[in-house]
Amino acid sequence: MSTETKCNPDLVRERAKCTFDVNELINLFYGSEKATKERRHFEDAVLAVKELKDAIPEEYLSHKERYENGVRKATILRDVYRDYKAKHNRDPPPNQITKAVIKDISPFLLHNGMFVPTIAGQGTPEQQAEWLPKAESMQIIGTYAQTELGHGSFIRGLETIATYDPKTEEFVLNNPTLTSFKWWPGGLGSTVNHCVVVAQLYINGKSHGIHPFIAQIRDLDTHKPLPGVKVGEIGPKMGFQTANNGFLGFDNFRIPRKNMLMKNAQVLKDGTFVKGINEKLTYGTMVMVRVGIVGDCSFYAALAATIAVRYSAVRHQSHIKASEPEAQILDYLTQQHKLFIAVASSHVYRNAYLWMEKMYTNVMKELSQDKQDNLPELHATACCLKAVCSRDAGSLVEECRLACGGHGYMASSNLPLTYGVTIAAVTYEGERTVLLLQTARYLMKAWMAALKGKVLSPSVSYLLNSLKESKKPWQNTPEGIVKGFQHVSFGKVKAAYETIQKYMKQGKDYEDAWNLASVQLVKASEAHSRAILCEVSWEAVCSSSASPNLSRVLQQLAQLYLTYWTLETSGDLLLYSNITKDDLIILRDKYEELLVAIRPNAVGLVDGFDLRDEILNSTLGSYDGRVYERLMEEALKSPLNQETVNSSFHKYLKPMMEKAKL
Ligand SMILES: CC/C=C\C/C=C\C/C=C\C/C=C\C/C=C\C/C=C/C(=O)SCCNC(=O)CCNC(=O)[C@H](O)C(C)(C)COP(=O)(O)OP(=O)(O)OC[C@H]1O[C@@H](n2cnc3c(N)ncnc32)[C@H](O)[C@@H]1OP(=O)(O)O
Ligand SMILES: Cc1cc2nc3c(=O)[nH]c(=O)nc-3n(C[C@H](O)[C@H](O)[C@H](O)COP(=O)(O)OP(=O)(O)OC[C@H]3O[C@@H](n4cnc5c(N)ncnc54)[C@H](O)[C@@H]3O)c2cc1C
Repeated sequence: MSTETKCNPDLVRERAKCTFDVNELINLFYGSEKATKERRHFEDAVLAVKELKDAIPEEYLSHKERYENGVRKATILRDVYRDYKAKHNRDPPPNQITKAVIKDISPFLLHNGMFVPTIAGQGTPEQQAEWLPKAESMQIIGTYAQTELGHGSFIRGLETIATYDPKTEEFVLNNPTLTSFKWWPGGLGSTVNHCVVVAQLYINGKSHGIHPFIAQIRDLDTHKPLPGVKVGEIGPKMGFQTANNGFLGFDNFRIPRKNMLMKNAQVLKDGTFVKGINEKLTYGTMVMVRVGIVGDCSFYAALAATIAVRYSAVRHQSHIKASEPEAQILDYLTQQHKLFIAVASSHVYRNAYLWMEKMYTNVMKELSQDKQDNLPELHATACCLKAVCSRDAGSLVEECRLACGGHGYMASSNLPLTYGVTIAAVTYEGERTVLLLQTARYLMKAWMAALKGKVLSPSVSYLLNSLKESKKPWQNTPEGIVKGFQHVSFGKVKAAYETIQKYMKQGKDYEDAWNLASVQLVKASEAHSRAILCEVSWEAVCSSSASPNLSRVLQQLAQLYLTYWTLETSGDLLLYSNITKDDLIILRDKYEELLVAIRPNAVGLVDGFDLRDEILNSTLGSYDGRVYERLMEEALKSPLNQETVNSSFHKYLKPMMEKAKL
């Protein structure tokens, strides 16, 4: 980090006000002092590589140049990872330094994030032994090719076909229609030579559902598409410009039998199909990534909050009191209302991610012992938390951007790109509504079990408690609010269930009744997610090992989250809990008190995310607060400022002006 001496004086004053030890917060957020040291050490190593620095901002490059620069940097970054591993005999610590290097999304994201994990998770030990060493060492580069032009959400409807030919012991891959073309996979456009292709398996004319296959699609030497492969890039998007998303179609393309990932289902040489213990295990990589996305949401909320809070401490505009100098915009309560929820939410998502990661690890361990009982809970929880955290994080990033006024609209603030990247997570890895409806299926089953007095899984056991406690008075405490959100979820689950029953009594079948109740079902899932986020995050701060000074501030943040959402969803609470109008007025006042209490620590709290200037990549958010200098320095990098008079003056403007004189 930069030294205090060069800092903007407002930021120096802000840091002096901080009531807790920022380093303690950093160590707590990232796990330990050792984890912080190792992460920073690795980040230093990456940033020391001169070739990773960009000569001009990415925005001035063409689509093609941006991609090529992305690949160039991704390969150098990969070397740094390899060298670290060789030297330390372990992978680098979790870090976000890719953001400092690639800025947008790495063309290798899908290789590391889904191709390798799918081989590890869906391959037999022999298949892992064949492909993992090559993939991990980047001798082959791959992606996860599932979505098609015609189908993304409903994957049982995928149209890519893998027909088994027992004579040659091969699968024949085909994309018979335009809508069957793979569309979206990252890296597919021009980067990868392999992919996991998810396709409908046919044996002797019989369909056996979707399965993952490994296909080599480009020649390893020439990188030309192999015969029978049509592949390309899908073009510019809202973000993800360097992710190199692509399309792919096969025409009678043959792969050996051993290329079907067979940890779950298998196809024997003679074409016998052997079912796996649970066909949904084929969807395993998606579950893992959904868990990871909750962690990503914490990062993006932290990044946007750091930029907007630091900028708001530096920016002065208007007066609170006419007799006083222009105020720091951070002193306006409305600004605090916009920003502090992003700071608080980042902590909430982080705690939810750690909680989900534990659940994921436990279920994976159980699955390795053929125990599947907790898989439905994992799937349902990963679906709804991914859906709710990504949508909220997108909104928070946008709010932070708007809170920076005009300068937030500048690409150099890094807030527009951050929004484009964050909001993509609402769609990828399962569209929000579709995932919330998956959770709703689980909630309906849980509700039916609750009605029968059965024991429920931990994440939904509150449904039983709420059934018993519905008469208890509201309590204006964090624990009381958590219970309140559980009551809302309980009320919405019950109402959605009763709506389905109502339609069925009117003669509708279950599917139509489900569709007619689906707005309520989605809202029930959202309420369930909010109840989990509130409970998990409050428990995490209460059980944290933080010092009293830090603990006080972390509790304020967690309470801010609880109170913010109580006020945002007061209608639901009035409908489904015993909260009163007077309680809401008390909580409104409490919320405003929390904003005021957090205000002196705002800069310390975002410093506690420990995001380097290179990761923030923002004229508005750097540690030293040289906002105006940086805005001007970045503007001067515009190619239009490299010449005093642009040729368009002579070509178009002057002739127009002269014509106008005639
Ligand atoms: C610990 C982790 C740590 C770190 C993680 C590391 C990295 C992550 C971080 C970074 C991310 C890397 C890359 C991301 C960036 C961009 C890449 C984007 C990639 C993609 O988008 S890939 C494509 C993703 N596509 C989807 O998500 C498709 C969504 N659709 C579906 O998943 C299914 O179609 C759907 C909606 C679940 C329905 O499936 P289906 O029709 O087959 O089922 P039903 O609705 O009939 O339900 C039947 C039954 O099955 C249960 N079930 C469904 N899915 C699962 C599952 N995954 N696991 C377990 N069970 C499942 C369902 O609940 C039903 O049960 P029931 O009958 O009710 O008992
Ligand atoms: C940036 C980005 C990167 C991606 N990377 C990859 C990748 O690497 N590999 C890959 O395979 N895919 C990738 N995808 C694809 C992504 O997984 C899909 O776009 C996503 O799963 C949504 O599917 P869809 O596009 O078919 O949306 P649709 O399902 O067509 O959604 C459109 C609308 O229909 C609604 N809808 C659909 N079904 C239902 C239903 N059953 N009930 C109620 N409403 C419904 C949705 O709620 C939504 O409002 C990526 C997408 C993006 C945006």
